[in-house]
Amino acid sequence: MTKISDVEAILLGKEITSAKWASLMVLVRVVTTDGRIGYGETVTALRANAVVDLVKKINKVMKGKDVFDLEKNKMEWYKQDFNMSISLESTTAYSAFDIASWDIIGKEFGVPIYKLLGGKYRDRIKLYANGWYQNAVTPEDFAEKAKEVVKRGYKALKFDPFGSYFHFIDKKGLKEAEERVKAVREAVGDDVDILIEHHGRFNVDSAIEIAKILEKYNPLFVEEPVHPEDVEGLRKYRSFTKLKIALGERIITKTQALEFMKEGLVDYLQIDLYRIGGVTEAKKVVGIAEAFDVLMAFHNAQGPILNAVTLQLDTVIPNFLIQESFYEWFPSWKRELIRDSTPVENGEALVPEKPGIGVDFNEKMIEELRVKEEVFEPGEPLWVVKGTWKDY
Ligand SMILES: O=C(O)C(=O)C[C@H](O)[C@H](O)CO
Ligand SMILES: [Mg+2]
Repeated sequence: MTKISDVEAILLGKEITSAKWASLMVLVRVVTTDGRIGYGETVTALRANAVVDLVKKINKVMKGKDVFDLEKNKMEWYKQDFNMSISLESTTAYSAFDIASWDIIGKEFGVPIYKLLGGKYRDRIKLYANGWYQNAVTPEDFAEKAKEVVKRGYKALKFDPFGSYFHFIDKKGLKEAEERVKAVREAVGDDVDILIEHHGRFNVDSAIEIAKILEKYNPLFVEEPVHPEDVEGLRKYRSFTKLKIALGERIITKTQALEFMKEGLVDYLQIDLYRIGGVTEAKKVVGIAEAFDVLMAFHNAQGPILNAVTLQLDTVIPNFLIQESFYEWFPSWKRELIRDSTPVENGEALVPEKPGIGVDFNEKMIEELRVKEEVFEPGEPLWVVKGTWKDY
């Protein structure tokens, strides 16, 4: 029996100037009494220390349990934690534990977990690039960086053109945003998809004003156009525009996902395995989405373990649209951690084939990168135009 002996959150970090937002990584290592090891990963900036604290509690609850008992273990955490269904920190900590459990289970059978989840539906996984527009300010900056992305072979790229506008956007902000979108559209041409990230920052009136300018640029989707909890606003937005709506990175339960789909408020669902409850819960949400003809576009903005396990699910599911990827814009140490075994080729990824989540983890790097606590401030969020956000 693969009995759990230890669940540990390990903060890895390296001070980086270029992509401070990615300077941290929270690894979760699960070890069984007979020495099997599995890796999960969880949030980086904004909540890392709180999540690390919850992983310590998961360790107490899961000691002695069987790593194969995925449903029973999740229900036990749901019972013990009492707040799992309303706590991002709790679901995030648990998601990493579930992913590490699947890593051990796959290794136990000597197969990558996609073979346990339904096999290959597709060989190549279409990606869209994110993280590429760091430090871009002017429309020319955005256009130049967008051209570099296309030169790498990507056929889709996402960006947030709204600077530091929050809740409201005025005529000046709309003009600046449109100039960036226009510059990118002209730089990449009509055969490359542009995806417009709003980061859930706007009230619905502002979101509708933005939709009016975006329609002519034919984005593949608009992401989180209104505040995540603003369902009334989303209904109003939905009735106003034909733009395809993508959301879900902040959804933490399948019930929340169902509510959006029941009302037809989402076209592309972006749940993240590190928030929804790991592989086990994500696969259930994929099934619900399939019943509503909703396509999946998993959020994937953290590190190499999450990237690898998300690719496992991408290769399996029938209702797949596209996969977010920061992989080529991670700090290089994050790629080295998995010996760069999920390379991007021409804007596509292949599912990693090693047993478990599919990658060969470079354990020697753990001690070199281990940090005591979240020491690096996330700094200015990646998604704002440089210098327009107060870095507290
Ligand atoms: O990748 C996305 O869609 C994001 O919205 C990235 C977020 O900014 C990031 O996950 C915040 O930590
Ligand atoms: Mg987003």
